Amino acid sequence: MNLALMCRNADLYSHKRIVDAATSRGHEIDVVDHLRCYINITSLRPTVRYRGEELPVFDAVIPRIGASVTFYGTAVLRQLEMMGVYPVNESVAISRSRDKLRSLQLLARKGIGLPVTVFAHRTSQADEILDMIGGAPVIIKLLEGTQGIGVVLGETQKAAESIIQAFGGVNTNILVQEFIKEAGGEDIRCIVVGEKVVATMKRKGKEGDFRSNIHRGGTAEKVKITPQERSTAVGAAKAMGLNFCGVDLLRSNHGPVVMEVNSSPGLEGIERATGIDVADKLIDFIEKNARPGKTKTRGKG
Ligand SMILES: Nc1ncnc2c1ncn2[C@@H]1O[C@H](COP(=O)(O)OP(=O)(O)OP(=O)(O)O)[C@@H](O)[C@H]1O
Ligand SMILES: [Mg+2]
Ligand SMILES: [Mg+2]
Repeated sequence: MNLALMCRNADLYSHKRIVDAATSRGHEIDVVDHLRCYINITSLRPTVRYRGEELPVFDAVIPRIGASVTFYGTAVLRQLEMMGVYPVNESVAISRSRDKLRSLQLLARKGIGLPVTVFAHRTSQADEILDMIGGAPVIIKLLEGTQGIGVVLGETQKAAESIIQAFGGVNTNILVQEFIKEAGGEDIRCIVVGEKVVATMKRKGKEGDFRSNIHRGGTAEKVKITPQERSTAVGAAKAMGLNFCGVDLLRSNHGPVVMEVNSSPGLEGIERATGIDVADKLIDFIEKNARPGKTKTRGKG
């Protein structure tokens, strides 16, 4: 097949692995930097120009769009979809997964286990927000946080109220969430390909940190998950419309709860922790599923 890997940096571990996996299965794969693409809006003849040439109609595209360039990256991907290219993850699904509020609403609608969560624009009534959660301790998150920055634990009612008010003072959108204490600073990353969980790891925070992020000094090891955790991860991927993603779960007293779904999961941590060739499983999925124009929306919305 003739494949495209849409990414900004071809030297990242994940991207090198995807290129290697495709090549060793006998495919051609071009790396396309979406920020260097020009989108040609012409009636009935969508094209993308890249490095002075028109991009061909690839058999499939693997989008790896960073959170900071979602807007332009998904526009380029949408254009490829309009040309009939099969996307592993389609543009609308990536956009929806980037919006935490929209994601949680979609997951809730499908009955996926979630931490009790309240979104607030106005934060003057901090006590009311805390009442809705069931009181402190709570987790307070900035809507646009990443890598564990912007995730704060409000241990007591007083502390939680001041944190909520402080964020209100600088006019940022926040969500307030039930603190899953019993998770013990650990979360489970499930890599979903198609309708299967292909690899799972447990991430543990640095001693004394409730956040399990590797970027915050956490560690990872492989882990076995329960059938309920497996169906939660697959259900979350399906609700988001993502064929390839990382679903992060917490083990709560009321069963597995989904924290977030990542449409460009990193491969380094998971492949090192589990020894599983995730990139190969991704290419295998593409071989079995890529068809011209096979998307839910064909770039229509
Ligand atoms: N409700 C919660 N209860 C217990 N621990 C939580 C809760 N929410 C988050 N955490 C811990 O904090 C960590 C960071 O939170 P989260 O994943 O929501 O934000 P982020 O890591 O900044 O976002 P991203 O993963 O997109 O970079 C999680 O991995 C988890 O270990
Ligand atoms: Mg996040
Ligand atoms: Mg996270």
